[in-house]
Amino acid sequence: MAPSAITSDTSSAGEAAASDNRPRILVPEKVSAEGLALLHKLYTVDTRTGLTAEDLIALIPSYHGLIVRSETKVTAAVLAAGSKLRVVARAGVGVDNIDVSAATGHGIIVVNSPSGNIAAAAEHTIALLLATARNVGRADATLKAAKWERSKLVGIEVGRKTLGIIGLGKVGMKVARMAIGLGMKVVALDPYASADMAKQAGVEALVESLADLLPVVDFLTIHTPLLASTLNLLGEAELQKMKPTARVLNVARGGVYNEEALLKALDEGWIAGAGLDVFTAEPPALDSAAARLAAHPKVVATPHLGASTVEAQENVSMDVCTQVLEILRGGLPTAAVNAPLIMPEEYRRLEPFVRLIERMGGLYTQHFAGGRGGMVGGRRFELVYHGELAEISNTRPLFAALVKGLVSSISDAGGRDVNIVNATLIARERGIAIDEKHVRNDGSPALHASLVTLRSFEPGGGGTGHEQVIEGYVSGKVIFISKLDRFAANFHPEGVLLVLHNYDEPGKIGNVGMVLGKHGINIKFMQVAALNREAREAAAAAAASSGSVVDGPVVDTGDAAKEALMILGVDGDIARDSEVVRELGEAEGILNVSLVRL
Ligand SMILES: NC(=O)C1=CN([C@@H]2O[C@H](COP(=O)(O)OP(=O)(O)OC[C@H]3O[C@@H](n4cnc5c(N)ncnc54)[C@H](O)[C@@H]3O)[C@@H](O)[C@H]2O)C=CC1
Ligand SMILES: O=C(O)C(=O)COP(=O)(O)O
Repeated sequence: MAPSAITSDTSSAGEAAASDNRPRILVPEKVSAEGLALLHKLYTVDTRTGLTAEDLIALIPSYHGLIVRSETKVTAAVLAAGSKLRVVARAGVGVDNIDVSAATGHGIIVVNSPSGNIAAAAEHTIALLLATARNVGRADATLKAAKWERSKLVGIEVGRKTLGIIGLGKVGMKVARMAIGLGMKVVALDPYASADMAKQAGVEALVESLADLLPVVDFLTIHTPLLASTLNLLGEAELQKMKPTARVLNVARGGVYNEEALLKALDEGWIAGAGLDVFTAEPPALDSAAARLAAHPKVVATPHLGASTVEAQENVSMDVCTQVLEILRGGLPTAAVNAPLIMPEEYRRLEPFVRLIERMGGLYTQHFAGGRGGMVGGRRFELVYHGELAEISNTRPLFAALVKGLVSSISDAGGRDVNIVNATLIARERGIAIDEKHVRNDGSPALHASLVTLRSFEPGGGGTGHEQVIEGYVSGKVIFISKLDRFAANFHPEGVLLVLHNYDEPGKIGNVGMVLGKHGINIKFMQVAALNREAREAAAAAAASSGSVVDGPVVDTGDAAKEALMILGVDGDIARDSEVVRELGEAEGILNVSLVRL
């Protein structure tokens, strides 16, 4: 179907901006304005509700981000059609409506809000618990139909009753605390839950099987995700084990209770009632088991309202929009479903190294490979983490930063930004191989608490060919390059840099200053990086034996030990093929010039 059938509530600002070339974000469901406001400044945000599956596939190719709740099915076909898509954000917890593995395959980050709506979901569970205990739904419906049926609507109290919780995660634990507050006894089943945490929350027992749980509970509530292992977890056999007075609740996902079995259990009196917020199809298809459950007199039903509070919607919207903002401008997500979780503390620690390594990659491509992608693709790199950094096990952001730095200055980068999910894919596509090494303590005196070394080898050289090295460190939050090839440096890798390989002789600085001055280029900083100790010794040894050749772009030094790098930070931009770069390259004693934009 053509997208003309779309009912759109796009804001006029969004429509106006649709023609611009800023990244675009599609929001096919009602997502709270608080978070979306963060995105309007940088991106075009189109809120378009009422899309069919076909509409979504037709629209998605022009979007970089997609923000959904539980109604939109983000299928493999949608993800395949999303050629520009970099992030799918779930403004909520459950991601069972998103094909996460297909997203990973396409290098698309999936993020969610792991806890923005859990209080709302837990409170709604308690609302259904009390509503099923006191027949609130039927009482309201009959009274609205002008019937006064007090004697038919006698309920039960929840105090001193036993609540069984399957899935003692974030929502389950909150429900446990609230139920204990209502005077209930709580027993739980969750093979992955911590017995200590359960005990601290006041849970009386963490049982090991459904058989231990089902016969003893007066109320049962489920708070697991919908997984292959939780689909139809409660079928006929299980429901038959329950007390005939028991009531069951579902604020997790339709399908955890088998709906046909639940209907039978209610009809045949195996259990007394149910409080249901979620169904296998939403809204339930006419005459389906889900629809019959919703209409059942022993059921209190709500249309997936667990997260529908003003507060929860603000929370989840802020959570996911903050992440979309970060991801689309190259930052890291805080709750990526298909990438390792980065704790805030770990994030703070890694952030300067992410910047450093990205710049090291950029420096490599532009200094050693002259900005030519062909010289980066097919290369083997070694990224070595020394000292404290070697203790970090989740190095995915650092790996991604290197890939990003290496490819970002290459013009045919494919229009896709590199992120922690697609980095491996992009590296593989370009034939870039990266080995990560952790060197905790190599015995040498450490100048810096953490140091990163990037080494590259000629393709197919098996590490024996010419080796190019960049080394960097972080001091405070400031990043520095301490080694560039055979030269000991100490500069801040930022902005436009001219790296001149020259003979370290008097007059060089003046000549370079004159050329730049002639072209009106202002020098922000200048640094001369001399050969490091090993290189000086190697050069001296080489000179002593043959008096001539040294590795690299230098052909014949005559006096290799006098080589140096002059690193200049300049104001404004300079083209790689500009007159000034040509003149610098031709200046006396200059062996090579590279222009680096970081
Ligand atoms: N109705 C609504 O509007 C809302 C529904 N939810 C749903 O609630 C569910 C739980 O959310 P959270 O507590 O945030 O997730 P969570 O990940 O914190 O907790 C899930 C728990 O289930 C446990 N679990 C997994 N498989 C199990 C099994 N076979 N048996 C027993 N326990 C098992 C896990 O160990 C974990 O402790 C999700 O399905 C989510 O989508 C969440 C928010 C709102
Ligand atoms: O967060 C969840 O898992 C929910 O089920 C909430 O769904 P919703 O965002 O209200 O469609």
